[in-house]
Amino acid sequence: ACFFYSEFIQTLSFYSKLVSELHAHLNGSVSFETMEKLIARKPHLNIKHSMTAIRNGQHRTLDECFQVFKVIHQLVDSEEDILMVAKAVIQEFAADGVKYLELRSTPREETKTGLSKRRYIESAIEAIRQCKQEDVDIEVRFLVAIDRRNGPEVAMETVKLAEDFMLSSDGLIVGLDLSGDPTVGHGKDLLPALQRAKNCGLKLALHLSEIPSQKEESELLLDLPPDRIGHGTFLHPEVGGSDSLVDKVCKQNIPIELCLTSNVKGQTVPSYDKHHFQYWYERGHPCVLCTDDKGVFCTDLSQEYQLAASTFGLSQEAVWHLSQQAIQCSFAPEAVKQQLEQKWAELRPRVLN
Ligand SMILES: CC(C)=CCNc1ncnc2c1ncn2[C@@H]1O[C@H](COP(=O)(O)O)[C@@H](O)[C@H]1O
Ligand SMILES: [Zn+2]
Repeated sequence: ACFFYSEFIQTLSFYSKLVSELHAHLNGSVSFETMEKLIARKPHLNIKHSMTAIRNGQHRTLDECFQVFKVIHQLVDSEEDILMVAKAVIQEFAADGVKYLELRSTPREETKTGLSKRRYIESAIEAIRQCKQEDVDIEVRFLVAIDRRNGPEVAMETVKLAEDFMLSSDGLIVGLDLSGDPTVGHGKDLLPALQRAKNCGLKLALHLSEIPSQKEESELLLDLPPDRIGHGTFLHPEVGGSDSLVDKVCKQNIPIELCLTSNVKGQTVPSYDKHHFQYWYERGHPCVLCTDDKGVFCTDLSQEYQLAASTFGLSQEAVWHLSQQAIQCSFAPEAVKQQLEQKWAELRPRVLN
């Protein structure tokens, strides 16, 4: 069939309205509107919006990006803030057509927030519950995040907390994330905590090889193995990774979460057409498009799908397949995956001709 490009984009935006988001950091996902509210609530901090978001065409070094999170954390530091921010983020993803969302966030030290880590997680869970009560059309699950900067003891403490919640949150907490500034700390120190999490049934989504020269760490982490990889930007030999790393990922069939805008704006990838999506997609490896930090990077998930489609010339069929594949990569229980598959199947004839 032959159709005009504008028609293509129209159709595309229609069916990219049926997507799953698997890699979204809560505090990186705060929208412009919510940020305005937070800034107005805390005028004494003297924070300007330009300090919390990286607009189109702008780039920052990785280090500068992590400074942005410090600013946002000053704005989001109470139970009330977390509840408000989490509800808004869930509603925004739903409005963008996300039907299944895995949100992740790092409970911070009580000394920094006046809020215990337990209350932090409870506030996020409360937001998920309230959205469900208000019939927001989206399934949400939560991953507790470990900031690698804080070392092995804090990591272990976080795992124990996540374990408790896994048993008491009606299945809302499904796993663990490892994130934070990749230049700080070493993954090998965190192996006991991650291993423990895995043994008790928490799923692992680990940021891996986000920067070059983490080969040794990635080898170790891939032997766990994780259930999903975040970024994996420097795993393949063409960018300084290795065949051994690629083999481990492929043999264990570990899905990769790919965040185009985040990587280009954070300058770990030089341009969209050089994004490693291409490498993994061509091999038929499970790839999931994600936003990472939709607030900080001024994007949303349908925009990421459009970007991938236009950059790599993906057909409608291919975009549909990508969006459907994400369901099986999620940490949702089988019953939820089946419901999502059914939703996709029902809409398919209306979208693809
Ligand atoms: C700098 C850059 C290009 C960011 C994108 N890549 C990232 N890499 C590693 N950790 C991240 C990234 N984006 C967000 N995070 C983690 O998520 C936190 C913010 O969300 P939250 O407070 O956990 O709710 C950050 O402090 C950081 O620990
Ligand atoms: Zn991330």
